[in-house]
Amino acid sequence: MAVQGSIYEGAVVSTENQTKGKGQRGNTWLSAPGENLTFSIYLKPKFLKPTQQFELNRIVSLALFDVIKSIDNDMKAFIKWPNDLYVKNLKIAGILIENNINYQQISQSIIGIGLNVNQTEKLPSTATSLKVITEKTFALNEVLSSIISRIEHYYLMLRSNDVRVIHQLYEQQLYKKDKVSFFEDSKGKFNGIIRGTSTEGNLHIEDEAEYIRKYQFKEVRFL
Ligand SMILES: O=C(O)CCCC[C@@H]1SC[C@@H]2NC(=O)N[C@@H]21
Repeated sequence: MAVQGSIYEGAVVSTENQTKGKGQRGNTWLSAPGENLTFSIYLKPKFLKPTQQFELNRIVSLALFDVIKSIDNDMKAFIKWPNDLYVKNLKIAGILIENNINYQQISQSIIGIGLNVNQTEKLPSTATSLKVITEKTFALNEVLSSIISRIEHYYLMLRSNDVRVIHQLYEQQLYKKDKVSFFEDSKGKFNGIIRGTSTEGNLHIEDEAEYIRKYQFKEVRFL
């Protein structure tokens, strides 16, 4: 999606009541009115090539991870490749990034984020919220500004080409890394161990034959 007209880099659009939320893989994103964060950030990361698109997923995941951990350092939070934040085995946040590519540069990026904050009822069985975990209620605007300031922090690192550090931090927080898990790809179900991600953001899973399978977004899913 291309943004027309004048909009400044770093602009944030947030709503307390999102009625037609879009999720990954064509899903909808449902959020209880007034209880959660649903917002988008507009960036112009022209310093990134199309092959570097996943750097944006990395920095936004890290920013959300940091904010969740800053609320309670004992929380078992993880970054689930490619676009989710989990606490234990439940999803707490999702990221949807839409980029516009021009002349081999990412000219515009809209980073959509949904974070479950104060919702305690009618959450899907696979989801959780900050309030469910901590039994505390949060001021949405405070959580929002913490996230934005962490995204800014990592975005500036990315702009200074500090990608090695970003990759290391990302790999450290990867959900189920080095643990046997169950997956499904186009050929069927299999056991494997996540070993990490490539620079382009492909997921590397070691299968039972000790072969490293490499997947792009949507080519594999956790079972
Ligand atoms: O996990 C997912 O499926 C991604 C969810 C992304 C939801 C956010 S909420 C703000 C922005 N606007 C949308 O319609 N979707 C994203």
